[in-house]
Amino acid sequence: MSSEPFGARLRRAMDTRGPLCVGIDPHASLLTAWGLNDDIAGLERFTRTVVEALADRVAVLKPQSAFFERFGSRGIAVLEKAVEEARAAGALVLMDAKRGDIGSTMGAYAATYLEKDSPLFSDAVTVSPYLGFGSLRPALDAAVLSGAGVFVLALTSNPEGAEVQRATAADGRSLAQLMLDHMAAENEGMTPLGSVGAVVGATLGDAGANLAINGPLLAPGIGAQGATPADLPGVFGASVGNVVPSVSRGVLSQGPAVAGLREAAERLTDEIRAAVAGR
Ligand SMILES: O=C(O)c1cc(=O)[nH]c(=O)n1[C@@H]1O[C@H](COP(=O)(O)O)[C@@H](O)[C@H]1O
Repeated sequence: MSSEPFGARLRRAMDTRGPLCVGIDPHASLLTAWGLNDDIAGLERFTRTVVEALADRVAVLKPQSAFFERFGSRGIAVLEKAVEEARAAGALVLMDAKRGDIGSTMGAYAATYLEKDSPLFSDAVTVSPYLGFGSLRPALDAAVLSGAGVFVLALTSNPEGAEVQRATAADGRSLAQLMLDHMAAENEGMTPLGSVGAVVGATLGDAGANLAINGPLLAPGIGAQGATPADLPGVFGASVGNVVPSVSRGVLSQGPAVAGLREAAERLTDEIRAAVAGR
């Protein structure tokens, strides 16, 4: 039996909980600021607190795998538990792993994050298409089978991204637009929303690209990287209703109190809803 597609599940979560995604990025500096040690116990406590505070109210939680991988297998065990608990509390989990490799290796990444019996199975995963969009095929196919999503880097929030992503492809389109057009083809005919998302930074000012991919648009960059919810309509234009703004440090810095984390997420959700509605 096939699962309900990710795009449909995400649309519902965005409509009921609001579109905010909170990133779980246990930076060493945040552990210290929370009065925790930069060790496995600190990581475990930090992660548990964020999940407890937010998994029952935000649409998406996005653990950044690198911050867990740096502790080795014990860090991965914390990550596995967080994914399970966050999903059980009703959040969609977007694993931020930004994987990208030749197709045969991409198959192993797909088995890791997108096959239902895997310990790290997540609702969606971030991937890089800059080995060629076709290299992502094993992940795209696995996601269809398991009802999961794939978020593909298009125009990243960091200033260095432009030299690659704005470069001109052989047919005259920018590389980012080429990737966005591939995503649109994957999502064609899907309602209410396709399951292949694009990552487009909220920091860009104006995306300068056609973002009508009939899929979600993950927008990191609000808070620590300088963007605000008010920037979203300018960056995303007519596609702003499909934007999932993602904030990590801007929320996490308000811990360790559960109330502080919840207030930060609620305030951002209100600001995002107002910006999207054009108020
Ligand atoms: O895929 C991402 O989430 C991502 C893409 C991008 O273009 N820029 C970007 O900052 N991110 C991630 O989003 C998070 C941003 O964190 P803050 O700047 O603390 O909100 C980090 O986990 C980044 O790895």
